[in-house]
Amino acid sequence: MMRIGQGFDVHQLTEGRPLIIGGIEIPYEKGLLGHSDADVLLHTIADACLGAIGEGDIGRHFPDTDPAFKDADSKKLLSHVWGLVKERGYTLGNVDCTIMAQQPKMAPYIEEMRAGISDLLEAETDRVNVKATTTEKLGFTGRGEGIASQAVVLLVKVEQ
Ligand SMILES: Nc1ccn([C@@H]2O[C@H](COP(=O)(O)O)[C@@H](O)[C@H]2O)c(=O)n1
Ligand SMILES: C[C@@]1(CO)OP(=O)(O)OP(=O)(O)OC[C@H]1O
Repeated sequence: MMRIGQGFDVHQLTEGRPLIIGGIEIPYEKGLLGHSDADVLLHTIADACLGAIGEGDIGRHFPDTDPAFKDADSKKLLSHVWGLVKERGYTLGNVDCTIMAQQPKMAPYIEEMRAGISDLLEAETDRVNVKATTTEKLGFTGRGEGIASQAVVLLVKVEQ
């Protein structure tokens, strides 16, 4: 049996914050604003996993009113979500993600992101794909006001 889920997230770019995407700190003049470390990519993957198992979203599991999640490392949040997926007897089929950012260039960091995400999801690297696109200077991402991300995940039931 298979289950599919999708995730979408947006965070605002602001000065005075580190830019953390896919578990990696990317050198840039601005970073993403959020209650946690605002890792927009890991948030979309966590939401896609939660969607696939019918468990709502990360806001429900990690409320942004809870001081425990202030500046939280999103790798830990995704790892917790992955624990829920495993409890239900699923493993990763594959995950495919798109980061929408006018700047900076994600290409130099994509392979490191894939490696980190595949570690967190306990899967081979080729089951994880990360893409990036500008939005051709259009919209809030194109104006550099924020970064958006989306992900689709396929989970496969482990045979007993
Ligand atoms: N922040 C970004 C955006 C894009 N890329 C890479 O550039 C390619 C072309 O971008 P388009 O917006 O014209 O699709 C894209 O396919 C990515 O490989 C990037 O590295 N970082
Ligand atoms: C991750 C959480 C919790 O720290 O906060 P943010 O970093 O603000 O992220 P968001 O994607 O807005 O929603 C989930 C939150 O509850």
